[in-house]
Amino acid sequence: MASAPTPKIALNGVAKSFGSRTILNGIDLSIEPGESMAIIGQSGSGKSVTLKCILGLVTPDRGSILIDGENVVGLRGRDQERVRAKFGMLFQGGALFDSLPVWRNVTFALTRGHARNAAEMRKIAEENLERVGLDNRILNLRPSELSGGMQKRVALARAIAPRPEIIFFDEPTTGLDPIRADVINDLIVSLVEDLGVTALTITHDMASARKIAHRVAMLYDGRIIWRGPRDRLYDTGNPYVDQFVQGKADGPIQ
Ligand SMILES: Nc1ncnc2c1ncn2[C@@H]1O[C@H](COP(=O)(O)OP(=O)(O)OP(=O)(O)O)[C@@H](O)[C@H]1O
Repeated sequence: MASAPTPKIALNGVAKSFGSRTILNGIDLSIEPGESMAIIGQSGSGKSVTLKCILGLVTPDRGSILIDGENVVGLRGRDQERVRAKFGMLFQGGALFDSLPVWRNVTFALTRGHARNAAEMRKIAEENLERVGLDNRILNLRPSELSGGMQKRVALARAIAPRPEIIFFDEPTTGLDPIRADVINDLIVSLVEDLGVTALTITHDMASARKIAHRVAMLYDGRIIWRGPRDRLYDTGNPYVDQFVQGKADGPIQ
C-alpha cells in the first residue's frame, strides 16, 4: 500500500496563551502539498496568532508544527532561515515600502535590501508584475501612486517573486470593494495553480475563502471546530459554522 504523502504543513496540538488568556487550545490542522486551505473565524479568534506560530514569530507553549515533516518550533538562526526561505507572504494591507519604487518592492526578498544587478532585478520585477496583470509602466512608480487594487497586485507579485513553496495570505481582500476583491481572489487561484504552491489564507471574507481554498477550517474557542471542502461550508450541520458563515447575530456564538 502506498504511504500517504507527507503534509506540507501539519499542526499538532498547538497551544498558546498570553498571560492567563488562552488563545489557541490545541490546534490540529494538516495541509497537503499543492493544497489551498483557508482558516476562518471571528476577529480575535487567533487566526493571526496561528499564522505567527507557523512563521516562527510566536513560539507555541505546546504542540508541534511540521513543515515537510520537520518540526520547526523553536528553530533559530540558519535553520529558521532555511525554513523561512520556503515561505512567501501577502501581508494584510500589502505592507509595501513607499520609499522604494515598485520594482524594488517586488524584488525585495531576492535582494534582501542589498544592491544586486539592477537590470536583472527590473526584469524579474517585470515578469512577476505581468503574472499579476500589471505592465512595466508602473515599475518606477511609488506604491502610493497606485490604486488599492494595484497595490495588492504588487504585493502579490512580491510574494511570488522568490517562488516560495508555501504562500500565506493574510486577509487578502481587506480594503477592496467586492469586485476588486473578486479579481484578487481569481488571481490568487490562478497563481496557486500555475505555481503549484501550497497556500494558507486567513480571512473572515466568506466569498474569498470559498473561492481561494480547496478546504476551509473554522477556528473557534482556541480549536478547529470544523474543517471540510469549501462546497460544504454552507451545509456543515454545525451551528457555530452556520452562524458565522451566515453572519447572524443569533446563535451559539455570542
Ligand atoms: N503578543 C500578544 N500579546 C498578548 N495578546 C496577544 C498577542 N498577540 C495576539 N494577542 C491576542 O490574541 C487574540 C487573538 O488575536 P489574533 O490577532 O490572532 O486574532 P485574529 O483571529 O487574527 O483577529 P482579526 O480577524 O481581527 O485579525 C486577541 O485577543 C489578541 O489581543
